[in-house]
Amino acid sequence: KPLALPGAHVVVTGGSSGIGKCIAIECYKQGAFITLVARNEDKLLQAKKEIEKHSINDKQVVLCISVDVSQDYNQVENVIKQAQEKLGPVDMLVNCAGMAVSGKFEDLEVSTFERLMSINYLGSVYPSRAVITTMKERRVGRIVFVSSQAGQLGLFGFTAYSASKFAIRGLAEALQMEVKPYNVYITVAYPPDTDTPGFAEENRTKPLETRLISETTSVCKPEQVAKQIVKDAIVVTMGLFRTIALFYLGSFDSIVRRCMMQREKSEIANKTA
Ligand SMILES: NC(=O)C1=CN([C@@H]2O[C@H](COP(=O)(O)OP(=O)(O)OC[C@H]3O[C@@H](n4cnc5c(N)ncnc54)[C@H](OP(=O)(O)O)[C@@H]3O)[C@@H](O)[C@H]2O)C=CC1
Ligand SMILES: CCCCCCCCCCCCCCCC(=O)[C@@H](N)CO
Repeated sequence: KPLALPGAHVVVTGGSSGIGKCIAIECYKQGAFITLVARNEDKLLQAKKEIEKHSINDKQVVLCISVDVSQDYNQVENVIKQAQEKLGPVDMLVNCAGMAVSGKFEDLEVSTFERLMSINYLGSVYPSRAVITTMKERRVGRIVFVSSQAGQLGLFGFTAYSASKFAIRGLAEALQMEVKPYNVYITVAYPPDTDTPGFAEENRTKPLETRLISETTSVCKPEQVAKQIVKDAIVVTMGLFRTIALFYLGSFDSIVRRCMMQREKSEIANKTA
């Protein structure tokens, strides 16, 4: 049941920096082929070089693709197609491209709400939408969403950011119910503050309250966060809340399975008729 990473094709959006880069390194160390997706080409090439130092055999490849995952769905679909032509169907997609902006509600530009929703939410929808059909057909696949602790708790200064990270959770849970009968598994990570270039950037404009709240917990290393995310994606286990919801979800899953079998039966009937 665990996904075998050796030889697998892993796509990491936001793979040129911070947590995403560490996730790519972690998968590469376990024998995966990697596609890095981000906008800046220099950062992509830098990351590729760094990742390649960790190779475990001479067949492994790191492919770089420069695209904005939040702008145009067709563009995202095209680059995923290119990646699949070069490295085969995607076994695991990690949606890690994202950013944080903090500030009091009335101080944040309205455009910031749109931008964070685009990058953090739609930027996870588009790549996932581009890989899901093939994953369902192959009955193989993992999709990882990187939310945040601020995607479980609404915190001072994060009105725009928290909303975009809560949205990811709704998407992930609904999608999991759809794709479970096809052996595709969805996981969501809720990392705490992590020492990355993105975190340093975010700290330049953090309100005092947000900083004090943030300082009640310690800052994690990206390598450590990445390791946990990859582990959770390979061996999917259940959190406390989902255990409580198990009864409901189980009965909903059987509805989904029943419908799938009905639909397949009628498709066969149509073909033979
Ligand atoms: N660091 C932290 O404290 C925490 C981070 N997170 C989440 O983890 C994820 C990664 O964060 P972190 O490692 O700190 O971030 P970084 O800023 O270090 O890295 C972000 C990566 O995403 C890419 N990216 C950003 N926007 C786009 C876009 N529109 N299209 C394609 N690629 C894009 C960047 O490359 P480029 O700019 O070249 O496109 C870069 O590779 C984010 O979703 C963040 O919200 C969650 C909890 C805590
Ligand atoms: C069961 C619930 C656990 C309770 C933990 C309480 C933690 C409060 C402090 C959280 C600080 C904010 C984290 C946001 C990180 C983030 O996403 C940005 N750094 C992105 O760059």
